[in-house]
Amino acid sequence: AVKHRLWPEIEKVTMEQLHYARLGVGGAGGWQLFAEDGDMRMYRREEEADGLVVDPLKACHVVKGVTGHEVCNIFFSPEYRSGWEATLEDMTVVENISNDTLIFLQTHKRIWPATQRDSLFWSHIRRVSDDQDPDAHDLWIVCNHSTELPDYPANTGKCVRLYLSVSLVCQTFIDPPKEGERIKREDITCKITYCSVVNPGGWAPASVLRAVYKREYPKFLKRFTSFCIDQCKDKPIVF
Ligand SMILES: O=S(=O)(CCO)c1ccc(-c2ccc(C3CCCC3)c([C@@H]3C[C@@H]3c3ccccn3)c2)cc1
Repeated sequence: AVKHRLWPEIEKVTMEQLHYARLGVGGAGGWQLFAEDGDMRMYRREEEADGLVVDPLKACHVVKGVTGHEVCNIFFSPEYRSGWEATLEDMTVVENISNDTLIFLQTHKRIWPATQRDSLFWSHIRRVSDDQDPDAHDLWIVCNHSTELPDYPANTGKCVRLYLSVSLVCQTFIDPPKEGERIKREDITCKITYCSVVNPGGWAPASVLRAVYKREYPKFLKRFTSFCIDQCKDKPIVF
């Protein structure tokens, strides 16, 4: 099948995001822990791009009872989004590139005193076999990366267009069940790494943005992972 015009970018960004997600948060990377809740650790780096706060964020979480495939599938699929994305006012799939790649147009709820934002991004889901450790379980990744489309120009309506590059990388670990027993959900653990760089687009006060990030990101990841557990708990396991 002929590859889509965006395919080279999707391939490049997805692999870069996978590499970036695997980098640790220790050492001289400048990551500072800013939120902790149970097994969830959230780190950020304070960075500005032409006076705008674009603090990279990296969150590491460990969730029992769901697989990386199930978690990435929920994060990717439009039909689940209203169930876990509390900051969404509107969401449209504007292009169906393939069964693993969509383009979303989203309007985010206004967060006072910042102007309301919208985002236009491609979203790609992929299973990655771990080349370094073949008997480790597969990784799943979803990448959301801002893009431009002539039919949806930025900053023409009431919203300021924000630019994002986000990845959700999940790895599944299975405690071997007793001889001859089937794997149960309590034998499954999913290690989640969520990375995001959000450029808010138009001006927003640094202090306000940092306060929004500090408040919203922990809520966002907890709400998302709880939704995944609820969605999957009574369903057959999808590896
Ligand atoms: O992971 S995703 O791809 C899931 C698809 O929806 C994604 C997550 C978050 C955003 C996002 C959009 C707007 C804003 C701000 C910027 C100025 C005023 C609103 C924020 C700030 C960081 C705070 C925030 C963090 C988490 C959740 C909501 N709010 C984040 C976009 C996409």
